[in-house]
Amino acid sequence: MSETVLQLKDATIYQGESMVLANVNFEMQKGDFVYLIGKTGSGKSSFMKTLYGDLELTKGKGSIVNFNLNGLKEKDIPFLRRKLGIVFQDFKLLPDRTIKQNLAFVLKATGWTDKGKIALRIDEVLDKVAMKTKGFKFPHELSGGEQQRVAIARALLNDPELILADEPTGNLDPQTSIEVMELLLDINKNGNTILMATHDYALLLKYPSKTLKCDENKVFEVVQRKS
Ligand SMILES: Nc1ncnc2c1ncn2[C@@H]1O[C@H](COP(=O)(O)OP(=O)(O)OP(=O)(O)O)[C@@H](O)[C@H]1O
Repeated sequence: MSETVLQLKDATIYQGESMVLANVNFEMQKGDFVYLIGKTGSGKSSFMKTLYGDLELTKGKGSIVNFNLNGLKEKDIPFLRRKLGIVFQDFKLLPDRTIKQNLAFVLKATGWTDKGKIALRIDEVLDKVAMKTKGFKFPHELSGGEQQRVAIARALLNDPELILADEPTGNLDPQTSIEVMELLLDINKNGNTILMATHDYALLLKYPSKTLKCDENKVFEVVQRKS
């Protein structure tokens, strides 16, 4: 039986007073891999921000991983984010700590206290992204692709029900983008649900999947044509 992890009904997304996307209707099921595309300024990041509670949903309905986006309270946002894994273009690793310390920081902030369990979980997620041997390094000692792998490991720490990746390959060269993309697809094959905003059409062509497009304040599904 399919399980809905995200549902938007006639959702309108605003940045301040200005309307970015109108009447969005969209559903994601557990296990899906969905691209969100659209040119610069078309609203991809605003869409993502609404999903992780950074922008308020004031018009239309929305629910994500069993949280109601309507009237979401400030105090609920950390709990929502615990069920989401969020990956950004610029990695957002803490520069003054090693990779393991970065990951431990997140686990401690989300209620983990047992040192043994923390160490084990960190090893598990670093293993998933093939970075187990680099845990002692600082972010600046890693390449962009490696930093993004660590950011993906960080997103996996709390077994998220949905991963939101906003331009995860935006700062990477084409070959590294492919490697990171293959990692995300691997994670998806292992059962994780992923929504990925991108403007990298080469990836879309190479790895076709369900695709949503933001254009002229609307979001619609596009059908990829085989070339
Ligand atoms: N913090 C903000 N305050 C006001 N308007 C904003 C803010 N952030 C974005 N916008 C506006 O909202 C619209 C959508 O921007 P958004 O960043 O969601 O687009 P995007 O598709 O993610 O673009 P990009 O690919 O460049 O990241 C744009 O017109 C932008 O100028």
